[in-house]
Amino acid sequence: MSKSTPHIKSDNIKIAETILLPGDPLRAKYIADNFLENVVQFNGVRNMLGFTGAYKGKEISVMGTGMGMPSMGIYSWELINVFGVKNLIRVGSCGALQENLKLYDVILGIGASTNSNYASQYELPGTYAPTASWKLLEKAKKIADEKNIDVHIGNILSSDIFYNDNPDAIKKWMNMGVLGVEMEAAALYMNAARAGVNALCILTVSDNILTQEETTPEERQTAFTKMMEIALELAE
Ligand SMILES: O=P(O)(O)O[C@H]1O[C@H](CO)[C@@H](O)[C@H]1O
Ligand SMILES: O=c1cc[nH]c(=O)[nH]1
Repeated sequence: MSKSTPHIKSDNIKIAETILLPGDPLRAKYIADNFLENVVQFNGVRNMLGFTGAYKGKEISVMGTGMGMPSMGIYSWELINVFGVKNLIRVGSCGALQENLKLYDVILGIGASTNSNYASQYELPGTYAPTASWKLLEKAKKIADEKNIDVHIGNILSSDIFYNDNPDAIKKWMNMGVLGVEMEAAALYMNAARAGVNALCILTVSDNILTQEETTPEERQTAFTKMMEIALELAE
């Protein structure tokens, strides 16, 4: 029987156990068009494009998640709990929060701090620390080393706010050594942890909040190849 949810209608097309998740659905299409073989589109609901294909002979899927934790929360929950996805790798852009980070540098998010209330649903008697799966993180670092790609590994910030009214808020996260700001990883890490599956967030620096350098929307869609090459090699 064909599985479907309010947001993913796969029409019997298989979603692989390993999936790459860019925020931008056009980045998902770019990855499918340029890196995968035997590609079939499994989702088009709300134009949140999703594809399954093969990378170096291994089955892998790629799908957009939209922006922000509510959107990531929906798609990753459905992929895990309805479609049985086991390895979820976000491939996103971020704003760098440390001066040593340059445009196009790659970050592996070992933990995702957040200003979101997403964890409140679990009614934990304390503060939860959303983290990447060691299995994926360790493998990603090995792949990066083999490809001679430098990666920064550390804490990232998943923020609910892109345009913050308080200019000092981000400085407090910088003071804690947080490497970059994006908007989805914490929800992904929590959904994966709750279901006992694996997640990792790989980011490419698209702008630096301190130096004001930035990339163009076209570059954000296509020019993040180092991150994509690491993520694609995670297919099992
Ligand atoms: O490039 P993506 O994956 O969309 O990620 C970042 O870009 C968007 C903001 O411009 C947010 O989704 C943020 O997390
Ligand atoms: O969430 C994001 C993504 C890219 N750059 C930012 O400053 N914030």
